[in-house]
Order: sequence, then structure tokens, then C-alpha cells
Amino acid sequence: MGDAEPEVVPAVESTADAIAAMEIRGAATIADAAAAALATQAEGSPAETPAAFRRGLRAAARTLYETRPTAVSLPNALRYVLRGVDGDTVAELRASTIDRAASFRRDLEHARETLGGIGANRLRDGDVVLTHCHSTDALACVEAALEDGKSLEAIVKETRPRKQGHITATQLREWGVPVTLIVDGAARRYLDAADHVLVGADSIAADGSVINKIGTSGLAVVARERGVPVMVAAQTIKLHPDTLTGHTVAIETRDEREVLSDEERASIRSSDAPDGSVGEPGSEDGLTVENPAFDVTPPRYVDAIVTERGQFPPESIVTLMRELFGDTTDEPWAE
Ligand SMILES: O=C(COP(=O)(O)O)[C@H](O)[C@H](O)COP(=O)(O)O
Repeated sequence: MGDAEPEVVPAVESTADAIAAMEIRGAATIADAAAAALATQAEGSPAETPAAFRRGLRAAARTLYETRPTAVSLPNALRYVLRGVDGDTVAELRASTIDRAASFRRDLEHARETLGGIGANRLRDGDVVLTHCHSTDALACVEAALEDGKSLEAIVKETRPRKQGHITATQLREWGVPVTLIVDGAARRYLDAADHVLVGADSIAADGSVINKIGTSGLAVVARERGVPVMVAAQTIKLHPDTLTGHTVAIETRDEREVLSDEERASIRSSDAPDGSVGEPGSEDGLTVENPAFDVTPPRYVDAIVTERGQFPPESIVTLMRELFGDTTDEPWAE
């Protein structure tokens, strides 16, 4: 293929677009989709040489990596697959990539089930959990507790602006769990009725900080004030190895129109706008909308991080991180 741009198969581009648009969302689901996309790249690669195949695979991984910056499960998935690809011919590389991606996806599912069983041990019959956003790892704990015969109730924060709490409420109702849906600002009032705050994570830093959907840190602070334990369900692909060497986790900021529509902006803007035009987002009309998608909860507000390797106080999660990731991380998708 010479120096031509390595070919990324259209299905990988489609997956990347779906992740960026949050049609595919949630750290674990994103990681699963990324691994599946690399397998699709391998299946559809037109490469005629091993070098061209590898170039195409790296290009596909870069396309996926650039979709959303906060959930480390995405680069961890890409690293897992790319590091394990082996072979001397295109056919061997293709098969190796497909096998590696399938292995990652199996491990992901198994880790969630194992984590769920461990998290369920923290839940007692009759407990009320208060949730934020939609986390498949967090819900795995609820599902396992229900399978153990425990009855649970849930207070579900709607989680503005994208209202992922509705996904959580739907899943809990399918399981027959009574749900009280609340606006985010009502959390402190309803914590008095909760036995646990149960959330997921997009990334876990070496110091035990938890990066999760915006609003998690505020919830954890008031939970501590109300004496409600905060349990973070996060399989080990959520551990962020770059933080072992001082890097911080990028916090994604999303389009302001998730918060404020053009019509709403028009109704708020000052009536003294010179020509009555609706200012562009971030424009000079004096109205700025901020839309950070995640925040950082300091370890002192977290009671337990539940992984498939057991539960850890946040301050000791670094031991597991070093065991699993060592001290360095590379970017095997780099050109
Ligand atoms: O913050 C979110 C989702 O944010 P978004 O909707 O912006 O992707 C979830 O709590 C974590 O990703 C964990 O989810 P899971 O436990 O399913 O990995």
C-alpha cells in the first residue's frame, strides 16, 4: 500500500462515531465496542502485507481512542488487544487480533459478574441504594444481590443533562426493584432514606480518586455528611495506569446544547442584544454554558472500591494498579 493512509474499515468509523455521539456509552460498554471494532478491522482489512495490516490496526485504534478522553477503559481495551497481536503473516495477524478481542470481551463480562458477586456481599436484604448515572458495574452488584434472594429498593438520580438515570431506572424496574426517581438537586434530602450510595467509574486514579459522571463528587460529599457509605463498582479496566506517573485524567467537556438548546438560549439572552440575534455558544452575549461530563471524587469521600479482584479502600487501590499495569504505559496505536 506504500505510504497511502492506512485503511480503517467503515464499521470502525461507525463505531467511533457512535461512541462520540454517546449512542454507545458507559465505560465498560465503550471498551467492549472498541475491542469488537478492532476485530472488525482485522476481519475487513484489505492489507496485503503484515506491515500494512498492523498500520491499519493502529489507525483503527487511534480512531477509536480519539472519541472520548475520560474513560480509561477505552485505551486499556486498545492496549490489551494491540499488545497481544502476534503473527508473521496477514492471516496469522488477523486471527490473532480476532482472538485477542474476543478474549478481552469475555474477560470483561466475567469481571463484571465476579465484581457483582463481591459488591452484593455489601448489600443487605431490604437495603436502599441511591444511584447516579448508569453503571453496568454498579448494577451488577444489585443483580447479584437480587439473585442471592435479597430485596432492594433504589433511589435513582436522573443525572442531567443526558438523564442516564432513566436507563438505570428502566433496568431496575425490569428486575422488579421499586424505584424512586429524583432530580439531581434532591439527593441530600433522599440520602436520609439510603443505606448506600452505589456508583460506577470511568477511571480510578493511583491516589484512589474516582472519575465518574458529573455530580458524583458532590453526591459523595453530602453522603459523607449524612453518614451514608459510598461504594464504587469498577472493574480493573477502570484503573488508570498513567496516573501512576503523575498524569491527571482528562475531563471531557461536551456540547453546551446538551444543557441549553438554542431556543432556551434565545429566551435567556439579554433583550438588549443589538440586532436580536441568538449568540453562538460561548459568544459575547454574556451567557456562557459549561458542560463538563465528569468530575473527580477525592478518596476521602469513598468508602470502598469494588473490583473483580476484591474490594479495596481507595488509598490502597494503587497496589492493585501496580500489580496489573506496572509503572509504565505505552500507546501501541501511535504511528
Ligand atoms: O459515568 C458513566 C457513564 O458516562 P457516559 O454516559 O457519559 O458514558 C458511568 O458511571 C461509568 O462509565 C461507569 O459505567 P460502567 O459501570 O457501565 O462501565
